[in-house]
Amino acid sequence: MFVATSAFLAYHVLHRTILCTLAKIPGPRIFALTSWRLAIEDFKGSRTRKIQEIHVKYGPVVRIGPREVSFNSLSALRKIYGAGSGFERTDFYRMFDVYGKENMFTFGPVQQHAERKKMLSHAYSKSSMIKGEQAAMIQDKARQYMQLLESEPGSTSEMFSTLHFFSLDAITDFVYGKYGSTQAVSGSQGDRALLNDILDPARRKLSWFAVHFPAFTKWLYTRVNLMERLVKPLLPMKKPLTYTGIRTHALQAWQQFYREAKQNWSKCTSNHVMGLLWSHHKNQGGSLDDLDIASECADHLLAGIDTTSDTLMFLTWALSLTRNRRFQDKLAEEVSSISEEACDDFGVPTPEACASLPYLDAIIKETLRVYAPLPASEPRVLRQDINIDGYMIPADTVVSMEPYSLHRNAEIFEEPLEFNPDRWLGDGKKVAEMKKWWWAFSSGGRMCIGMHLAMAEMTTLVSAIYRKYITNVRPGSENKTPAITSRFEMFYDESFEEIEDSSFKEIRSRDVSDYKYSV
Ligand code: HEM
Repeated sequence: MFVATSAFLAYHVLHRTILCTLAKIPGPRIFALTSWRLAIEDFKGSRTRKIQEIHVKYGPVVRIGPREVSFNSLSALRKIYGAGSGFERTDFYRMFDVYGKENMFTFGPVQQHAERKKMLSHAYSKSSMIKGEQAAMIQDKARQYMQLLESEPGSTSEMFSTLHFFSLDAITDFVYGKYGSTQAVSGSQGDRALLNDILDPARRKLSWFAVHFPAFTKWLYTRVNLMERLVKPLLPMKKPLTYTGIRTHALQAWQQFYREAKQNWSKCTSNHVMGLLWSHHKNQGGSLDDLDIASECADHLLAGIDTTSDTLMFLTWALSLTRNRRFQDKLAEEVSSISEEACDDFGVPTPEACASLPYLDAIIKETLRVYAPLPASEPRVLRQDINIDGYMIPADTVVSMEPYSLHRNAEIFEEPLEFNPDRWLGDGKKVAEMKKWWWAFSSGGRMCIGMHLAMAEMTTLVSAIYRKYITNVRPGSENKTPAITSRFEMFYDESFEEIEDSSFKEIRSRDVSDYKYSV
């Protein structure tokens, strides 16, 4: 028995490290031998940084698991994530199913995904975001945010929360209309409380268990009564779980709309994602069931909160650092040049007026380069063999690339760790090359559908803020970096040694320079 086990293990080691097709790919041996080695990095919250370290050491193609390869080249980017590549999302994404149902984000097969995306692409187009109803909605949310800064001066030191309120209010309005639109910015304590469960750091641990032990994790959380009490010490995250409140809110919005739509469809408002899916369902003879629609909407809601507000938080923080004051000043000059006619009574510009400001665009690009809110690898599989960057990749091998590594290539981005928006306005040839490597919203068929919504929210709010205020890092916090949570990991500015809690900034009125909000 011992001999047989040893022989089996020896063959296993030999096969993974020498005999199999992937054995030619460079990388640390231990990662090739067992997928648990990368799982340890996931647990420590250092996966993305570790993969970058491996790329720096071994080159643009590295093996990071027995059947997993990471790339960091433009040729691989086109092959894996280019339009029509045929690559599918892996099962990793199933942890984002909502109410037990797949949605656009979690579908594997290309066809199934494309059909769903087609239903919604128009609603998310750039023209819909900068003109008409949705543009007015975004401008209105930005106005409410500016009013909040005035009516709750203490809130200026809580940018992390207030920016979450802003993105929550915008996405709930966009997805659910009056049926689920929240009023967190304008003061609803119940709506503000929806964000509480995402602040719990245990959500990183829960993600790890959900990916590495999916069945066990599901089993743990579905226990009731005595068993629930018995398994309590084993739970990776205490209840309520991440987004529990938000998911419940989303389901209630859907149920209210569904009741009305069934009774009298013609009286329902349908200028929102939920209404669009429902009318599609009615016209196509019921291709979606109730939970399909509820799951799709909830996924867009969840995708549209942290991404936008985390980016806004890093952007305002980076501009608040003393060493970056020159960038803030240039931005202020640009946004101050927006004409009064393009602004509402409160001085908040239209999304259209903010959509073509080159310096603001450079600042957002640079923020998303250095502080991408989704910096980790995006795993994909192909159901047939393929050659990528000179290596034969067998069918069903997991391949991935990460914005984090692409954005830190020192050959493309000089001093890659430095926040420098001016790099996007320099030599045209260099800028064109940088744009090819810039991958914050992914690419191809699976590219972020919410990009134009996020851009309209960010450009409008940032313009409104810097037309009126100067932002500074609060005294005592100059050497601290804010941090965000993304999947299993925390991300922050690595040139800082200390991590700050969320209250890091002070904000000063541009017009009354000696006035300070209380912080
Ligand atoms: C700064 C803001 C945002 C960034 C940087 C961002 C980034 C991304 C990235 C990188 C992906 C691909 C992820 C992967 O394949 O692993 C993605 C997909 C997606 N994003 Fe965003 N996102 C942002 C805002 C939004 C917003 C506001 C929404 C609102 C609905 C949204 C909805 C989605 C959806 C539904 C997908 C899946 C698309 C598909 O599979 O075709 N995102 N996003």
